[in-house]
Amino acid sequence: MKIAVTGTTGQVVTSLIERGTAAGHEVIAIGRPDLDLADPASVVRALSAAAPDVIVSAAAYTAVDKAESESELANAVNGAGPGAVAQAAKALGVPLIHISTDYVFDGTLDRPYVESDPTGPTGVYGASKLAGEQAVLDGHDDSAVLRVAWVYSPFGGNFVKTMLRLAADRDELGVVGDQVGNPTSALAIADGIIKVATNMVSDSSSELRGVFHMTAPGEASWADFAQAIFAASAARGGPSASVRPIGTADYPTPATRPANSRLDCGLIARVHGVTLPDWRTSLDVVMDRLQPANN
Ligand SMILES: NC(=O)C1=CN([C@@H]2O[C@H](COP(=O)(O)OP(=O)(O)OC[C@H]3O[C@@H](n4cnc5c(N)ncnc54)[C@H](O)[C@@H]3O)[C@@H](O)[C@H]2O)C=CC1
Repeated sequence: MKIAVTGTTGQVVTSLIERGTAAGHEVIAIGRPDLDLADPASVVRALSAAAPDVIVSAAAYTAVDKAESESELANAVNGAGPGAVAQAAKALGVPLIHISTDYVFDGTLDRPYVESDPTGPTGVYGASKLAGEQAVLDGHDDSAVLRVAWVYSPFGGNFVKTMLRLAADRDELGVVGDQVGNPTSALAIADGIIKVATNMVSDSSSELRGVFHMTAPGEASWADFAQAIFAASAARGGPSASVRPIGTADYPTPATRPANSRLDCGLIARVHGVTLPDWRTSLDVVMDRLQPANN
């Protein structure tokens, strides 16, 4: 398969290049300046020139807090941008896989969210991503929106790397304990994307299209996640700190985050045969990459 992916440096993009290439696919990563999601014409032009079998829309404005003061840019990149990607996929007549987020929900439900639950983003980033989902679904029937969450990887900036950096010179860290979600490795996300892409390229049935939740099984609070990171790090001779769970109210941020970010992934398991590895298993894989010298 020839896979075109938006972005060149993100966690999911880099993981898709690695996992896709290893699986024998050609992965063409296209980002700024050739493809700028804030410039729809550049999106259509760059994707058309790549002539792929499938398009993966993984690039996004991901600065959740900064989005509160840059709503125009966030909406252009995350809302209108994916609409241009859908336009390109439609013109090429190829399937589109668009990556979205748990932050489309308000987090007040007391169980994991299913795809049909009402959305209700609590911040600019979530609202912009929801607009992007809609633009994709309205723009191109041959699309799958995959909602992922709490993404970490050996690449780019993420929670795992932040915790390891802070533990290098702190013995104790206060970490939010009252938000729960599904920590998910971008490498596992890449494998899931490749399976969904393979299914969509070979089978045009409508049940393979639409919105799907795709996160790792098992749930954690940020404090639980931090504890697991430090246990894994200590086992590899790396830095660790003791974790003091704190409340969201004790860690104010510009953007409000959902208290319950858990996503039910039953649909993608049934329809696409995709079940990601448990989050603790994937965390070990990433920790082996981040701390290879200590293995
Ligand atoms: N990081 C996370 O915890 C979560 C991420 N997601 C979604 O997963 C997807 C992938 O996220 P990550 O890989 O973690 O993001 P990332 O922040 O690591 O990478 C984002 C990529 O988008 C590119 N980009 C930003 N603005 C652009 C523009 N105007 N034109 C072209 N490219 C642009 C960046 O250069 C970078 O390559 C995104 O759609 C994001 O919204 C969903 C839930 C959680």
